[in-house]
Amino acid sequence: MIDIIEKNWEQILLNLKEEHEISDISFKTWLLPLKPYSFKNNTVTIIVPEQTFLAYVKRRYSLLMKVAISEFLGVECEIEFKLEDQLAEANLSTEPQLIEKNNTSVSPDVIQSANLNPKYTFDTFVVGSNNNLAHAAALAVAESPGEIYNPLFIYGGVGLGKTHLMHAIAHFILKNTPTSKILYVSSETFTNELIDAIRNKNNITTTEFREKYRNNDVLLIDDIQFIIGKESTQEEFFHTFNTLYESKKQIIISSDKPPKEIETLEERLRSRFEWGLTVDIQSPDYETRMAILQKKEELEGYNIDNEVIKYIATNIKSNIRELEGALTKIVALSRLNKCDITLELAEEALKDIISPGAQREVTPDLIIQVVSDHFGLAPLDISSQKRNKEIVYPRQIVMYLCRNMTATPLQAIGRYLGGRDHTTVIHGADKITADLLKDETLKNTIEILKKKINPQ
Ligand SMILES: Nc1ncnc2c1ncn2[C@@H]1O[C@H](COP(=O)(O)OP(=O)(O)OP(=O)(O)O)[C@@H](O)[C@H]1O
Repeated sequence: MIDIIEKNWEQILLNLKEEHEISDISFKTWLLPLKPYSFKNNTVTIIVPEQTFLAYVKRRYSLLMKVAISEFLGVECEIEFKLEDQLAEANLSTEPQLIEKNNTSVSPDVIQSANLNPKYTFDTFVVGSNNNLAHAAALAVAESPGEIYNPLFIYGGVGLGKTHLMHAIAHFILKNTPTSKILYVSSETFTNELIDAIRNKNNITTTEFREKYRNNDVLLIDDIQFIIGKESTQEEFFHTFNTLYESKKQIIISSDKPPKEIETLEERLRSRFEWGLTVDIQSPDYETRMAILQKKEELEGYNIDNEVIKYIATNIKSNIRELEGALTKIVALSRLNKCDITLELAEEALKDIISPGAQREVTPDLIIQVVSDHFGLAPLDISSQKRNKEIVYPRQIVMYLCRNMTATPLQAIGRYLGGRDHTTVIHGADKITADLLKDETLKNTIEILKKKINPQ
């Protein structure tokens, strides 16, 4: 009987996918890696390749699989899932064709009010050996919010995809349940709004603050390390966490370190963070870097010689934000100079970033990249001639940070910022210095930006 199952495995999986409208991403992550191993006493043993998700696959797919196989064989059978290393290797290859289904789109208003970046979805996230566990955990949470891994704690170094993955979970949930109440915030926003509420600034009261954060089906808090050390914020977050957790609402947290390594985290919060699942994202290997660059190329509609892509992937290793920034810079330079993208152009464009053996240097480019990311702008907006408030303020922050964190001369800072005069740079930086004396939330933002730019 196992022969028949093996031979028709692809079809069984596809039937199951279609019948239950399982998305491509769930299909690829959970079902494709499964392999039938044996059939004894009416029980089909199926191999699951990954320990962390054995319980999840059992819980979510046992019944569906049992029905699919029983229907296919015409006999009622039981299912058991086992880990690969508990059994001999099953030599099966399954590469079913994927079928695109279930493409309901969520309204841009909903996406905006949840604070989500429309580009950060599972579809645009490249899965590699550095992030496959985090990706699978994120998908499990997206499929069963509040049920299985609560909280989900994602940690990893700067610019490795934590925010992207968090947004992907939120998009997935909204697509399946458009009425879900979802809120994504950075811990900086949480802190700043709490400060405002306590001071009753901007007409927010503490009751409204609590309402906003506790009345959600899914709350995502990014970069939790930044609320650490602020007692009142930890206290408030502790209560927010409890309220959500007790009503089985999903909490997703990201940080640069695992809970046990965050020194100033109160014990009661640390233990709560460890109630669910903690997963990490590492730096991408060469293949993943190549795949990310190729994905970006495809999404942006670029057509770049593979040698150039290889050059970037070989030389920029630790941070995906920098990897993407390098590609953007090369494209911008070729457009500006109206020339082709060649290896020579890439070498010229990246010479400041790629200095062999050098520490990660703080450059105006890096500052522009981090600040624009932080404010949800494109780096080109910062150096553009646009004068709207949403851009002018981050641009002045860039001026301030360039003056404080680099030795770049004022004229050169002006050039990085679209050919501005050095007096404009002085004015911008001075404005931020003056505001810092009276604006606590700005102080907080600058502190966070500095840590993002220079994590040591
Ligand atoms: N696996 C991936 N596939 C495609 N793009 C990725 C991937 N990982 C990261 N990126 C891209 O890299 C950039 C930085 O990612 P992101 O902001 O999610 O990092 P982060 O870990 O949250 O950083 P930070 O610690 O600064 O908050 C984003 O543009 C994101 O889309």
